[in-house]
Amino acid sequence: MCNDIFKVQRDTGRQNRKVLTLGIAGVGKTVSVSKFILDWAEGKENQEIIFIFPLPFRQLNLISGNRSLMGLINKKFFGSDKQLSSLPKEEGKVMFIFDGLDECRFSLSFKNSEGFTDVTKETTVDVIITNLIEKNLIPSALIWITSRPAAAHLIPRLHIDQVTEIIGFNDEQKDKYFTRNSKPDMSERIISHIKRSRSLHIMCHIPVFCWICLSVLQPLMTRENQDKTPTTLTGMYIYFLLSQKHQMTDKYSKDLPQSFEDVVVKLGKLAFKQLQKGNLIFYEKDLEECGLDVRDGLVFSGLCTQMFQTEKPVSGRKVFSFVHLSVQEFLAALYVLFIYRNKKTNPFHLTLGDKVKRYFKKNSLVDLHKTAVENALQSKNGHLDLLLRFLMGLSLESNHNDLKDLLPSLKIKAEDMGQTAEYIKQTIKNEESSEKSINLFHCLNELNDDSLITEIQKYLNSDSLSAQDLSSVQWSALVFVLLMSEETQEMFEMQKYRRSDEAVIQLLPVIRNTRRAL
Ligand SMILES: Nc1ncnc2c1ncn2[C@@H]1O[C@H](COP(=O)(O)OP(=O)(O)OP(=O)(O)O)[C@@H](O)[C@H]1O
Repeated sequence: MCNDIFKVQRDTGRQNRKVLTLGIAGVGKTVSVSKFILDWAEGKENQEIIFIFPLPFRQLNLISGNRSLMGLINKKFFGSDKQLSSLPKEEGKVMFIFDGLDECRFSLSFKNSEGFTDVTKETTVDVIITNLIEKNLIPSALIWITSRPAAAHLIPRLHIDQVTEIIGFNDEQKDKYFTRNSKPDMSERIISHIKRSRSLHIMCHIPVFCWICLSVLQPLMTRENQDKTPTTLTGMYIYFLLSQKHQMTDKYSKDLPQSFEDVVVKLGKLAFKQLQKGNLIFYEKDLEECGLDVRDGLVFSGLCTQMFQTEKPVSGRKVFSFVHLSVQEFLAALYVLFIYRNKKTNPFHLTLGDKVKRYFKKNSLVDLHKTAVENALQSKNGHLDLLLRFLMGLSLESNHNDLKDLLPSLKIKAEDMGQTAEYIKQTIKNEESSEKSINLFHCLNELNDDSLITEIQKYLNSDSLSAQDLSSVQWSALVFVLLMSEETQEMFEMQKYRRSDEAVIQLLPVIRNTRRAL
């Protein structure tokens, strides 16, 4: 429970002062922060705290020029008639919550931090934040930072008392989500549909993905013919976009300022360009560069939401982001395919280094896939992994009809995916990182190529796994199979598979992903 992370621990008598909470995109970090504040404000929890100041990085990014800590607090939280002149000095009475470290667009320099201690003296925002975290400014304050894992390294561990992680919904909570948010007979149908597709069911531990499933499946389940109900990740996102298209056409039936396809391609360009730079939030100028007019209602109807509500603005600058990172990744993949098909260009070539470019001079689909794989493997934090999976799914012939509904002018051509699948298998053989290999297995899954998986499953079914010497590809396949297994998610008994030090190392991703490891 997030409500307990700053309480005195009964067994040790210790109390955390600075906590870093990690969690992947959409898993519920911001919701947890809001719930913590709500419970406190309603007098239910953590009543020893007198002030909680939520300062999301998304808003801190917008502050330019110098401020004092008191000036910042007064401007953001108090009216001009009621200014705070000082803060309580006793331990644990003041709390700062910095949500979304991964969105921080200024540098946090802990090494050069100069020991800034004056709460009324003006300085830059990064100096205020680093000195709060280092406890030079208000040493008695509680500090809670949330972040996606990729940005966790921005704060040295010596400044953190405890690291916690939000792991999302368990199976019961997934069911509860659908039961709460739809009518009883509908929720049962949705739940049983999702359970039939393992990868969808696993993805549903991310609350925001449950929301996408609900918005796609609810209307589809009311139709008589449910043959076309999506069962793959890519299928779910195609239908998510199609449902946006239908809503838009209903809303702007007569005077559609531009076609849905136009908007999707422009949003795709924005998604792709910014994803490559690792940006998840954008400003007006970023949108304009891709030909998007910020006053155009089309842009905001679901896909790209205006995130920064200016109730009490720190600055009036508008900030935009996709409703979820996975939507950005899907649109980016759609853009890559569209540009390749219609403009005969490989969008990755624009950013690839010359060395890699030389290898991929031809302009065939398999070359597009190869460059996408190369790019994804080169990324340290895996920011192109999902794009790659979507690109594989979108290239499949079985998705062509739905894609035509989405982008009518997209040039479609049936092509053999065998070469791509072979290339991916070869790449898995040489890949050292287990995360990257697992993603490549997901790509094979999207391509409906399960040869490596079938091979490892044969060993598992015949109980001869412990007698085999596994190659690196087979280890990766085993990890993938175990990660996709529902049973393993709840409890993982390693000795069932292997008892060795090597197994502990190889199977670490599975151990990390289970609720109980024996
Ligand atoms: N416990 C929950 N119950 C129901 N829905 C939830 C829950 N947690 C999250 N959600 C849904 O998921 C969405 C994303 O959650 P949230 O913004 O908290 O994620 P996040 O971890 O902060 O993601 P990001 O890293 O992308 O900012 C919410 O808007 C909400 O719709």
